[in-house]
Amino acid sequence: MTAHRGLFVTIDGPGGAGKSSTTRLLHHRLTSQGYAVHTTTEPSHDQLGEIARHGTDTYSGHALACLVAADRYHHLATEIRPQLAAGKIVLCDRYVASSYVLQRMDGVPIDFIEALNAAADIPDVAVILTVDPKVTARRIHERGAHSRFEAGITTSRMEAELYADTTHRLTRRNYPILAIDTTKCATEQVVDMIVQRIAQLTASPPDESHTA
Ligand SMILES: Nc1ncnc2c1ncn2[C@@H]1O[C@H](COP(=O)(O)OP(=O)(O)OP(=O)(O)O)[C@@H](O)[C@H]1O
Ligand SMILES: Cc1cn([C@H]2C[C@H](O)[C@@H](COP(=O)(O)O)O2)c(=O)[nH]c1=O
Repeated sequence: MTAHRGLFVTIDGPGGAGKSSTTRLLHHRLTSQGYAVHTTTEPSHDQLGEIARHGTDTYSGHALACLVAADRYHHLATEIRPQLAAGKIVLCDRYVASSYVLQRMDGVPIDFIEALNAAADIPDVAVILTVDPKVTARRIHERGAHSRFEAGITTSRMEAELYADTTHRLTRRNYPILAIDTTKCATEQVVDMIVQRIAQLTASPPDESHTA
């Protein structure tokens, strides 16, 4: 039961919103339903991506914006598009929305970020997890920060505001945004909502021979 067409699903949201937890459970759920799934992340696990992921204390501003964008285009060309062409559902933990938010937190003008990402493929579903910044700050405190972008309640508030703005900007660029508030919503319920959207998109079109 793996004859679904390829589908590109991205998962973004503030640090601690639950992107990785959601992506893991979504992969498990879709696989157990018979879908062929390829899960990936940005920055990618290729050389450029590893430099970006582990280099956020060395690279910042325009340099980091270019680094993550270069990794994104290479990732699309060498991993995401080939997996989609093979009919897989590609789940990507972080994508363009993360750049709209994190690179702006780093002082890069939005026009530069939009131009840099303008040729990136538009996903079939662009999930944006939203969450009360007090909750993300607490989750990050309990789990431990992954980077300088996760520095407490002030950065969590800034991130939440920028994600709200990013949702409008990407909607204007035809990104099919699925916004899900995870403040009081368990990962299982978040995954239910995404699976429902994927099921709608992978449902077979009506058989034209039955229509007049
Ligand atoms: N919906 C949820 N409800 C309650 N806790 C959650 C939820 N989603 C994630 N968590 C918890 O919050 C913490 C952060 O989750 P996770 O690492 O998935 O977030 P993330 O968005 O990927 O973070 P980062 O951007 O830092 O990588 C973890 O301890 C996780 O168990
Ligand atoms: C996609 C993307 C990533 N980054 C940076 C932000 C973080 O330092 C890492 C990702 O790590 P996490 O465990 O997923 O939080 O990469 C960035 O600056 N811009 C981007 O677009």
